[in-house]
Amino acid sequence: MEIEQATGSEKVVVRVSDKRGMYLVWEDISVVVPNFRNGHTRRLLNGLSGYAEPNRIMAIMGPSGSGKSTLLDALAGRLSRNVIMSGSIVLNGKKRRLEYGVVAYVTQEDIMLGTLTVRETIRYSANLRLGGNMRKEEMNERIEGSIREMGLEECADRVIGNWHLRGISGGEKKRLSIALEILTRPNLLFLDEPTTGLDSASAYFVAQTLRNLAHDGKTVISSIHQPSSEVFALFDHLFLLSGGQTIYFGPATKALEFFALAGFPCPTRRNPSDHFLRCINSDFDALTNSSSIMPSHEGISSTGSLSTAAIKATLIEKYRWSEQATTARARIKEISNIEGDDFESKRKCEAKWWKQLSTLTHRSFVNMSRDVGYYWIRISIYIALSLSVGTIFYGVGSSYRAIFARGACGAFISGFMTFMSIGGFPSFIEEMKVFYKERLNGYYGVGVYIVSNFLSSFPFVTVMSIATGTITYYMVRFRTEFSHYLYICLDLIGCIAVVESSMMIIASLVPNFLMGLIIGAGYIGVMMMTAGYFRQIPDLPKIFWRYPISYINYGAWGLQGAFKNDMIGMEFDPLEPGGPKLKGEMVLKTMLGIQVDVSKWWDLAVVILILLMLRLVFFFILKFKERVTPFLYSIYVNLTLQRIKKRPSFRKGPSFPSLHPLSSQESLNSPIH
Ligand SMILES: Nc1ncnc2c1ncn2[C@@H]1O[C@H](COP(=O)(O)OP(=O)(O)OP(=O)(O)O)[C@@H](O)[C@H]1O
Repeated sequence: MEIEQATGSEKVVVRVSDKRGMYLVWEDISVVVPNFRNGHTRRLLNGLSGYAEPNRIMAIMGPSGSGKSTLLDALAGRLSRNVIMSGSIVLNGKKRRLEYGVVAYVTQEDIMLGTLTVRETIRYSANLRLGGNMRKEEMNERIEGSIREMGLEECADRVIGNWHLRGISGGEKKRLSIALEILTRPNLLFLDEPTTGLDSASAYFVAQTLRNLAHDGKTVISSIHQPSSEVFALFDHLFLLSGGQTIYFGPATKALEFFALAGFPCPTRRNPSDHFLRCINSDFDALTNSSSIMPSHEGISSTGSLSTAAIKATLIEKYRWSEQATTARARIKEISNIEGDDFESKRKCEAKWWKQLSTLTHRSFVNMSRDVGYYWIRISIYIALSLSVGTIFYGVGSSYRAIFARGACGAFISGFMTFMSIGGFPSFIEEMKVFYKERLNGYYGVGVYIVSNFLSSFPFVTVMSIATGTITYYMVRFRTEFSHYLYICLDLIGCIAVVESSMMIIASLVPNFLMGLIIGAGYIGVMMMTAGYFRQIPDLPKIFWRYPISYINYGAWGLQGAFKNDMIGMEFDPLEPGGPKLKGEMVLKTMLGIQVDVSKWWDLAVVILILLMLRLVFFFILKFKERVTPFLYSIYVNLTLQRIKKRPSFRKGPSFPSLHPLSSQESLNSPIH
């Protein structure tokens, strides 16, 4: 280790060139929800400072709503877009902004594809994220090592499970989430309540594993709600929050001492985390009844009750001037000057684009083939409906009445069957969540995803279309030539693929399942209404519905092509017996409002064009979200900060006076997210 001391200046630079690890310092972090309408700006975090270092595991604790997740998100660069953060974050000696998805972060929600097994999930993730030059044996060792490390051997070949599939337990899911994050051996790991919902044994196992990771040179920061004494004892550092303010920050072992000095000694045999939360929540009865403690502070009323605000204020104030705060300040100053590894280099361990493409396509294909909702239920319904259509319109013939029957049958097949694609929506939402979580970085990331998504779904769309096309064609007996049968199948493939693409776009914009489903159903409904089934296209109101909706509507082109395929070259019986036969072309023009001067193959080509356009739109949406949104957001942050920092109500003191060269006023002026 090389230590540089620049005499004559305040700066002490400690180079840790022979040491891997992440030294994270945050100073005077405030997070607010701006509200310009009634002028009240809500403060979620208030001037928090602290540090995290390698070989240590830190717990962020506090009552529900105290800001644990917000602090974790602020440090990991994952704050939602409606909040503004100010303050300074220094990582390995460099003031920097962590971007969404850059650091290893285990979310509260376990986002995975439920149809895959534990081992498959880890393997696909390793193929996507580990360097292309890693040898196969090395990668296998890394995968099996992660399984062992997280104690997942027993469930390695069991499926994860989803809404229709009973899979691994909650604790195993959580351990799998952690295993996925530690695959790349990150030196900095964030976890949002990893033990929530687990039984005490599972919680202990998870916490113990995190401790082992930390003591292997990693920096681990985890929010945790109310750990048991055993779990609490595994943490090295504690950051205790209440209402977005620091109640305590320092060694976990010294927290009880601090509370005792502040007038709230913990009774023997009480779980320390319970005690802290009871104090903060002013669970006064519980506090006094079980411990016979009557804290001696201002804020105790004549009846002996102690207000929540008084206890919090006391603790905050006591901490501000405590020995732990002094030590923390000194350590923050020290760590701010430690220059360690360049964090950026940790991101460059990704597979090549072709490896990503083949892995994603394969994974998506396997997922869809096992997904009851996406494929099996849908194909069953397609077959059942095709058989129904086939029997209802069996041998439709060429009588005068058959003209209307053919129209209704064609409309049902291309309209309703494509509508059924909505059944794949849960699967699309799941896919998008995994995509956003994985964040395939690199120039090709989004493109690779779009192409793989298309390639993997194409075989299923084709099978479903061929099944529908074959049953209906042979039962209804529209025509006898093979080219007509081929057209029906291709038309269905095109229309179903378009609907799936539209659904993917909706899933990327509206990640909420129910909302997305309603919007998806509405979209298909409008497309059906303007496709010519219910009202002929020439009769549609010109503004909006005819131009442009009917022109960008896949359904209109799909149905038009299907009608041409069915009727051109046909002859139908006249209305009155003995009259001349009715030519199919004439029926199309006069009864269905369809022009016949353009070939049906052009109609199919337009459907394919719409499909390609939608895939392009999907690409731009994902790219926009990846690139432009953060940029626009940083402009918004700057402007908002300029406005709110003028308000006296916004500036409040940090949890302890900043000793970092960057003063709190400077840090407020320098948004980092
Ligand atoms: N993006 C946001 N916009 C508005 N308010 C928010 C936002 N994020 C968090 N909050 C609010 O900030 C407060 C702290 O939320 P946070 O999720 O950080 O609490 P927590 O301590 O993690 O709670 P829990 O233990 O229940 O998960 C809550 O009142 C929450 O409603």
